[in-house]
Amino acid sequence: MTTVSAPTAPLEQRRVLRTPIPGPRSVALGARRAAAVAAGVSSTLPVYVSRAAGAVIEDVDGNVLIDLGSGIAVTSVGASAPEVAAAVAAQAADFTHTCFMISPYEEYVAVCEALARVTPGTHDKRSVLVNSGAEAVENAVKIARRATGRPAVLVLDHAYHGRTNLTMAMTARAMPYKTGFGPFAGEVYRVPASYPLRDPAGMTGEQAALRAIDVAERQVGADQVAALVVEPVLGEGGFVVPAPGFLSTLAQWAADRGIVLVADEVQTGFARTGAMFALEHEGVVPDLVAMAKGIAGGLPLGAVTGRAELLDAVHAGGLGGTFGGNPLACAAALAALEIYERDDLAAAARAIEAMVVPRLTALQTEVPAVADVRGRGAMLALELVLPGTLEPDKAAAQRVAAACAAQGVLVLTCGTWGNVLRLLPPLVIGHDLLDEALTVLEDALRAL
Ligand SMILES: Cc1ncc(COP(=O)(O)O)c(CNCCCC(=O)O)c1O
Repeated sequence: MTTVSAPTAPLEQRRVLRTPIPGPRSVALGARRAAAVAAGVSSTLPVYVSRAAGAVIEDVDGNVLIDLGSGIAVTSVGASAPEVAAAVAAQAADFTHTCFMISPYEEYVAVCEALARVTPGTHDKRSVLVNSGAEAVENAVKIARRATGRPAVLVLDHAYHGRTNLTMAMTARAMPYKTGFGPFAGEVYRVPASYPLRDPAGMTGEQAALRAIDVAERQVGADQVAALVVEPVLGEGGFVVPAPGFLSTLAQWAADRGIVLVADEVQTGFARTGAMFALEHEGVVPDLVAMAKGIAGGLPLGAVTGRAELLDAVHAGGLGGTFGGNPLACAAALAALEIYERDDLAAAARAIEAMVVPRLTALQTEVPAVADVRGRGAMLALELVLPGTLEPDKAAAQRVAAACAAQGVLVLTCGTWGNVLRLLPPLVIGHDLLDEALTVLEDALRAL
């Protein structure tokens, strides 16, 4: 007998708490997980999802949580955006996979055309599509090395670039990302970042850049460097906005030395920071842009877009992979890109910043543990320290995130020391819902 399930009511954009968090069904799933899923895969919330839409997540116990994480800056257009879901369903009905390297398809080409249009710069561009952010960063480095014939890669302190061998080498934080997984790829060199809260008082962005350049020139030699890879806002490293002039000074030095400037916009890209790409805030045009996360409304897609002469320096067959630019992900990306532009989600990100930053800055005067409120657009953060010091307080960040989760608000942490609370709401979040979530966060911070 076929059972026709009753149509489920649309998921309303409101917080609902029916059980303690996690509820009994999530707890039971946790027990199953322990017997089947590798212990190395961690989850922030011990809550199992049944549905998600817009800025809320419904768990298997019927609780509806406000999502200030967007699956780590992915569902910027909203979870299960209707246009994305419809595009994926239609594409799946046509074909789910052929491998672009075997039998190509228009959707891949259309995504590359769109990326050429929306990424910074008016120069002739080419793209390659892959499956993740780490794969995009790996390919950006491959392209830069092939185009320049040089081996060295410069990365910033506090950087995060992925979990593959090369991107682990590029990532700064040892635990949990690197410990025990070496040896790592060679020819990766780290230079100081601009971290205004922790840099010497009064250090300008230009001075911070000259500090980094000095290390690069002394320890590597500019003529050995293929690429300088920068996150315009440090992501996993703590949502650190560099001092004005830091990135533009580095970019000018790279251009003068024939070094490929790679913007890792995996977390900052696609309207997240209030511009389509975060380097736009710095007035800098990168040579290559590595992208993923928000590109396809939740479908796995990564991309490298940049100067045609760089990408086309790679010999035929030098770029690719079985699933790169999967048609479902491409259909999702075309739908998501239309939403970004149709609904001006960069402006939505700026409106979120305008609403959130004054509230959290005001709170800073009440809560001495909040050392810094920072970020751009809807990529915002609070750094927590032991009051009266700059000593990172990871435990405080964990307490606040746990208190928010218990109240049905999902807040993520990050930072080299794990002491940074980060806000990454979907850019489509309603301001009433965001206001409700902020109130929960403020109460948790006041209780520190
Ligand atoms: C700037 C920047 N570059 C690259 C990446 C890597 O992107 P992938 O799609 O996770 O490979 C990221 C992914 N950041 C979240 C990682 C979460 C975790 O794995 O614990 C990023 O932020």
